[in-house]
Amino acid sequence: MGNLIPVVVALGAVALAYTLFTNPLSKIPGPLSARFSRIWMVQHSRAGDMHTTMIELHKKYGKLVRTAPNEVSISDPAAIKTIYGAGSKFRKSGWYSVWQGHRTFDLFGERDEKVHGKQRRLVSNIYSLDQLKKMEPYVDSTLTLFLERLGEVGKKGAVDMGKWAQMFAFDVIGEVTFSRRFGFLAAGKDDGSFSAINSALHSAAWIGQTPWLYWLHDFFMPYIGNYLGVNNRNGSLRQFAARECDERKGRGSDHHDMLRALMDVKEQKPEEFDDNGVLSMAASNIFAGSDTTGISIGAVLYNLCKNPTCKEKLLKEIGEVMQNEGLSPMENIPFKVGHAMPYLQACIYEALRMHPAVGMSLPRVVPQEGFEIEGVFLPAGTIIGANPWVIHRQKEIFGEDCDVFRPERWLKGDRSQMDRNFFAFGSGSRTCIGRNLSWIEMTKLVPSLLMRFDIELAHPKDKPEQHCWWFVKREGLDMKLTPYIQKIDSPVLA
Ligand code: HEM
Repeated sequence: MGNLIPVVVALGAVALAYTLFTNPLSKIPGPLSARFSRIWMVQHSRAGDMHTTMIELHKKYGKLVRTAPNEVSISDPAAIKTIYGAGSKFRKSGWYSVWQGHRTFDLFGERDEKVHGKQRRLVSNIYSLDQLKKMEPYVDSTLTLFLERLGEVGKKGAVDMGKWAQMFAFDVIGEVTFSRRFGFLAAGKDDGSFSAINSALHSAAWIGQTPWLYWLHDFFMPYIGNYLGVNNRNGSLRQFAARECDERKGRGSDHHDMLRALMDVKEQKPEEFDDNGVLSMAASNIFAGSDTTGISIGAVLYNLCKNPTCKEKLLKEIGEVMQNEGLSPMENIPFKVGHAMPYLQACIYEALRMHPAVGMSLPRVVPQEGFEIEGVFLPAGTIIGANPWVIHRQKEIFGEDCDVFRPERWLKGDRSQMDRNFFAFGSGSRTCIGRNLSWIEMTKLVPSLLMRFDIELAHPKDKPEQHCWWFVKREGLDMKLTPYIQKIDSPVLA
């Protein structure tokens, strides 16, 4: 035993010397502990502060930050095209395997670009703007219920807008996908799914940093149970999706919802798209499309409340549009009308720039030939990624005042650079497939809500708490709602 100690010490010294001096990543600055193990990543992913921590680290160290022995975070917008652009050879890292699990059809988690490309082509038309515009009546019916319910609960006191926006987004997804809401708005609460999803997100965020742990846990799960909680995403909402798919198989449908469109693809291409594919897409609508949209709606409303001048400007635009279009405050704004409102659109872009729903790096693997960036050669297999929160705070792209909410930046001058680097929905071949749906929802909800109610933060001096477990959620977004009908000085009714 005594003879082993010097051997272990010597091996340790060699490993340390390699990590500190010879490893090609040793030139890249970053937190000291991140050079030796992935514990730094695990700690911050668990703590839920990755979005703000990475902004600070890039301010301190520059365009490259080493976040683990073989992982680098980048803030260089020029590299985004190479890493994420169409035809990129940088595939998704093992982090995503934790989300994919054993599913063979999983657009978000699939790491083989060829398989992904084939699968995405099967369904992409369903998510095109032209197809999704046909879903507007489904969004409208849920929006009408949302506004009615806010009128009722708003009378009793402050409304947790983060939670109500989340319930709206879930019910819309239920309606457009299955022609059936989850019933959260009607009940004024969820069925326990939100905390199950939160716990799945929390565990996946950090376990994804050590995927081997997930697969070990997966192997032992029949004996130890779902100890890490990652698979909680297979809870009541996935069962809801599975039940709806099963029922639909039996009876078909005259509803032109997304499930019907997915089943049409299955009928046309049964070899490539089977029942698993249908369920996977229907369930991913729920998991990828609800929290994200709820968070983004919350971000628009929060920033408008925090910046009353912007809110007034938007109200003026809404008032003019209502007059020109002959709309009553009791109607919902049609998407076509909202889409043509420049200030509204600028407010949505700016809120998603300030608060992108995803707050962690979108990790990719350096391909066989390696990758040179900022004079450093990254060997094949290095994990590299950009965090939307970091990219959106780049002064050379978004301006010196990029820490401030200023929708006007999207309206004046050439915005092509900002558009190219708008990273809230990712980029390239793996960009968000549901972006159009969430844009329809936001474009309709924000002005329709502001036409009916004056909104204010209930506790303007408090900073709402945020935690980043992949998604960055704001807690306690309490707002006071005053129906305009009670206000004689309403800017929209003036
Ligand atoms: C404001 C709302 C939304 C935001 C901010 C958002 C954000 C994102 C981001 C950042 C990605 C890229 C992830 C990566 O590269 O790792 C992504 C992918 C994805 N999103 Fe969204 N999303 C939103 C709404 C939706 C909706 C409404 C749906 C479905 C109805 C959806 C379904 C998906 C799917 C399936 C993927 C994987 C796409 C692929 O790899 O081919 N998302 N989303």
